[in-house]
Amino acid sequence: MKIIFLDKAAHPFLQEALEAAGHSVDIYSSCARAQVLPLLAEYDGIVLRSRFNVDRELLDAAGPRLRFVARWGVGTDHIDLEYARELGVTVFNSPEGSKHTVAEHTVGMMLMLLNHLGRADREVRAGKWVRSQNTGTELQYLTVGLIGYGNMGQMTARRLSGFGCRVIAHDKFRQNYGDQYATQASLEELQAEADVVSLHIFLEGNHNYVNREWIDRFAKPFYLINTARGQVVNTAELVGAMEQHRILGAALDVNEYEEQSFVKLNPDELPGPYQYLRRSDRTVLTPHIAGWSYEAEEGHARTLYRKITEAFV
Ligand SMILES: NC(=O)c1ccc[n+]([C@@H]2O[C@H](COP(=O)([O-])OP(=O)(O)OC[C@H]3O[C@@H](n4cnc5c(N)ncnc54)[C@H](O)[C@@H]3O)[C@@H](O)[C@H]2O)c1
Ligand SMILES: O=C(O)[C@H](O)COP(=O)(O)O
Repeated sequence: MKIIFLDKAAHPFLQEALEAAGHSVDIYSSCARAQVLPLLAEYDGIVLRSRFNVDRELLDAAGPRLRFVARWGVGTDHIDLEYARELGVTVFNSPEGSKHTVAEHTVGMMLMLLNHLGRADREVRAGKWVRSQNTGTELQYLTVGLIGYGNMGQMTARRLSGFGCRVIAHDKFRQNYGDQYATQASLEELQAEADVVSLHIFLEGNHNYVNREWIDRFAKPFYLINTARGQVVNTAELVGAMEQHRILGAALDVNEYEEQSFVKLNPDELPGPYQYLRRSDRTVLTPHIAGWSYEAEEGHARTLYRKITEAFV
């Protein structure tokens, strides 16, 4: 097969293994989309992270030779899955690669929020020695509610099991998913009991999932963690709820204003709610790195190699 990489592979295994198996690999990791589109028709497979949307235009440009799109990573919200299916193009992703690091990042964010680690660090660096206002809250006495109990939710529950907290999970599309790490819960039960809520749902059908009405259905003020997708949370409504202490703190690896070109945006020009998140000492913000670890890159490479070769050899 002839395979084109549209993103730089962060681990060499996939390219090396494909070539060793007799396939050819071309790397176009820095070309603009307009330059790449005319090349696609001569390839059987595309490997990419999220540099380009795999939309109708791109799939049509690739044409009938294309057999697969391998998403190096997890989220497929930038891929027109339905059109790919229609065309008979198989789409692979590799949650096996990053599920451990996402879970660790999630738990890390919880610990940061509950123990004010970000703020305390900033204060000490600024020469302040504030102790009583930085008193922590122990995870072991809390109920953590996971929303979405797929790869990331399940791994997070496992990591939490050592902390002694109660873990409940709500998943809208799964049945009988409770296990030794988390108790299955309805959304209503989770909203009645959770002290910490961590989002692990995909974007499709979940734009604005966290909105003011949803937040107000919680019995107690809670901490929110989002490592899923930024547009799952309505930031303005999150900020409103934080101002009224309905949400005690928020740890966001992803945010609503994030775009593929986020690095090109001027953060100072983003809307007011984003500026609130930047200013608040009750937030922890990371630049969409929950799924990024050295180990995850190798995991993505090995997972995709297995999936591609199982399907096409
Ligand atoms: N921040 C990062 O770096 C990073 C890394 C990897 C994945 N992610 C995100 O995490 C998401 C989850 O990944 P995954 O591999 O666990 O996906 P998954 O498909 O295995 O699990 C998602 C689960 O959410 C459930 N779900 C969907 N909508 C729901 C809703 N409204 N209410 C309750 N449950 C719902 C689904 O039934 C599914 O079981 C990805 O789609 C991606 O957006 C982020
Ligand atoms: O879905 C994922 O794998 C993560 O969100 C990382 O996405 P990226 O590979 O597009 O940075």
